[in-house]
Amino acid sequence: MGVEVVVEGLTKSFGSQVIWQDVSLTLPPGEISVLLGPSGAGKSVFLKTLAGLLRPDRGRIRIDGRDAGAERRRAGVLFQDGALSGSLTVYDNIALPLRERAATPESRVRRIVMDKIERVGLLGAEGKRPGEISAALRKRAGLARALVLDPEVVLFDEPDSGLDPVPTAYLNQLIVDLNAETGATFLIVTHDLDTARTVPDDIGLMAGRELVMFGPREMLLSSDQPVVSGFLNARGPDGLPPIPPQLMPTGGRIRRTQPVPGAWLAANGVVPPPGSFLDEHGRDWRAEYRRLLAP
Ligand SMILES: Nc1ncnc2c1ncn2[C@@H]1O[C@H](COP(=O)(O)OP(=O)(O)OP(=O)(O)O)[C@@H](O)[C@H]1O
Repeated sequence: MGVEVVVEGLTKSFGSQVIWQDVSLTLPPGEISVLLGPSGAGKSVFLKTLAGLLRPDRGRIRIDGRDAGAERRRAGVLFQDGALSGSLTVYDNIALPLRERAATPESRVRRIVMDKIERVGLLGAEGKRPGEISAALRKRAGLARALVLDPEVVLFDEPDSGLDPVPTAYLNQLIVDLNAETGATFLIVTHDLDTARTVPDDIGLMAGRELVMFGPREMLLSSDQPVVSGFLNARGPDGLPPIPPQLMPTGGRIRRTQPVPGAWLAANGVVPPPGSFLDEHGRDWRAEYRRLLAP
């Protein structure tokens, strides 16, 4: 199950350059949060600080009520470039965190790794090296590795970077499904507004060295706070058309009962891969979509 991540008064600088200061937020357990912001705002630095890879100047991070230092192993990270070793196969890359743990028998490693490989849609690619598969599959391999120790917190650094809109939409659907399955707490750093509109429960915006806002998705997306609306409106349509207004969430915790990404794929004429038609209640989102569009 997911755990609560509480950040209090976090400040980070490199030398005399303050990246952000006095950042406080709570990632609700088991939910998906997105951190938006312009390039260079410090989103990746924030994620790496949460992951324990960078040390903050001030402030504290608590995971499930305990100091993050001791809880670091409970977080899995999908790095922007996947951070895969080019000389290892996909299988061995994913197995790495398990093998680093003392005394995991190979039969158990195999069972866990093949389960994750299947779960992220990589069956058949396990013997290949990262250079032999597409960027989208490398992301999936990085995701499988982030999940291999069954973390309670999963941090995604720009999962959409370097991907076209269609693979991004598939990956977003997978992220939503995995969140529902694992119940882990997810934080996604991105500047992709389509991801922000469709995937999370909560959104934060980082800009001008601070966290401008953090809260329920609809609150941020409809905010008239000048920095927020300025950021949202500065982005024109890039790639696929915007999500039709009737598919936009109407409030509350939408994601698990309202399969928006699937409907969005259908709206754009994309046939999702097998197995992704049903939401967690077993409803076929395509029927839902047709109903929504019915005259
Ligand atoms: N290890 C580091 N040492 C010094 N400066 C760094 C380091 N890592 C990041 N920075 C600086 O911190 C600032 C924020 O970088 P960061 O990568 O977090 O931005 P971002 O919001 O994730 O941007 P993007 O969306 O383009 O990835 C940048 O000015 C970057 O140069």
